[in-house]
Amino acid sequence: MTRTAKLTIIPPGRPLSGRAMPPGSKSITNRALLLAGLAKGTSRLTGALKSDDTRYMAEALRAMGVAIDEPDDTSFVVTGTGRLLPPKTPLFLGNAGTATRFLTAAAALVDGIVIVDGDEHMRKRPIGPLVEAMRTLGIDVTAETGCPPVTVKGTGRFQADRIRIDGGLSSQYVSALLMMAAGGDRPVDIELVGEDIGALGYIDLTTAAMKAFGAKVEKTSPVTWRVEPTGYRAADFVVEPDASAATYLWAAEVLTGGVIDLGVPSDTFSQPDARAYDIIAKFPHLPAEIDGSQMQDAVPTLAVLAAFNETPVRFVGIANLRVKECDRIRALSTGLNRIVSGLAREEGDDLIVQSDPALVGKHLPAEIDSFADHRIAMSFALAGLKIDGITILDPDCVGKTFPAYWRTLAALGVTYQDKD
Ligand SMILES: O=C(O)C1=C[C@@H](OP(=O)(O)O)[C@@H](O)[C@H](O)C1
Ligand SMILES: C=C(OP(=O)(O)O)C(=O)O
Repeated sequence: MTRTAKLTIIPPGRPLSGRAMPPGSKSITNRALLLAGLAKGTSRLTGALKSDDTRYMAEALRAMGVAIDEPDDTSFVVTGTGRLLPPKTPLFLGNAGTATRFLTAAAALVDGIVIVDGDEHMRKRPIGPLVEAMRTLGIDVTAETGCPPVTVKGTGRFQADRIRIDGGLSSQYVSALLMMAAGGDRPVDIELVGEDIGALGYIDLTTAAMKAFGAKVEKTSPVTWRVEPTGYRAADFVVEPDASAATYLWAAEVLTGGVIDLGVPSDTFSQPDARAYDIIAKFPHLPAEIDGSQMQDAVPTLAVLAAFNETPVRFVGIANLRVKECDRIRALSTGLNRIVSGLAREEGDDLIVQSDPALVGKHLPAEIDSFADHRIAMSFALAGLKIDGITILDPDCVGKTFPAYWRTLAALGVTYQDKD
């Protein structure tokens, strides 16, 4: 399929109202797929996300002997044997951080060699701390550049019972080790070290999913978890809607003064990004400082919204946005300054959005580079709801987590001009 080169958003000029459902959660779908794949028996996942990131996870599991049927657009029926097999070729995981980190650790449970690889963006995303932590358990794992590709020579056995991991760059390392540990041969303690970990809420998502698939994991201190070697049990599992995807719809609602029914109350999400709801609800009086550390994927949404706020907003606690799908701090400052020079600036790893409510209704032609990053494309589309002339480059990159994004906005009344 050919990719659309550009999409120009026509400001709707009226409130966006109606029903618009976010898709299933990427984070939860990829956890559930892996855990179901590690379990013996058949698991049914419903409400799941079908997108690039979950397709990479499902394909990788299939390559390791897991049977996965897809009876409809939101379900996976996963049948595992309780053991992943060595794949015949390297696992290619695109730019899916969850799939890459989770499968790197899970590869230690395979009896044989697994090579975990991704696209040119993933090959720049650090995985060294995870590799080092796995080595302390005696696992034979190498990543020459500190980024994928990673080679794991697994046995399913560990030679130690304690891992110390710095989750400062990515909480996914910790989640990956937790999920791996239940498939090992002894109880393992996993302890966080170093600076503050981003988005502790993702660890809670991990332990909740592990428990749903029969694992025994207990928090033994504020920074330590003990995981018993129970393996996983097949389960029927309902995936909740994606909170990060919901942030675009919440922001579209406040920006245009509409009423969008997401079909799910904001306080029922278990994902960290749902915290953004209360902040978005304050628009156009967003706080002067927003700490993005516990809702990182919502920062692009909040930063574009901040451009229309009544007063400037400083985003702090967002250093690891520099190692996401792209350097998101740079992508946000670049895109905002493309709209109006001086609209944003970087100070170290903080992002300051200058804010200008007078942007509304202006004609400011700007081509926004998505940097192949779904969240940059989706958040700058919000600017296009209020400013005439916003063009998103590589709009198809939304397929990573929200393939129906443009259609979802269209169903609310947004129109586009394709400019191939
Ligand atoms: O565990 C998860 O599902 C995720 C954790 C976060 O990444 P990091 O832990 O790399 O910050 C988040 O940005 C990502 O989209 C999903
Ligand atoms: C950071 C993200 O994804 P991942 O790390 O899973 O690639 C994201 O979806 O915003």
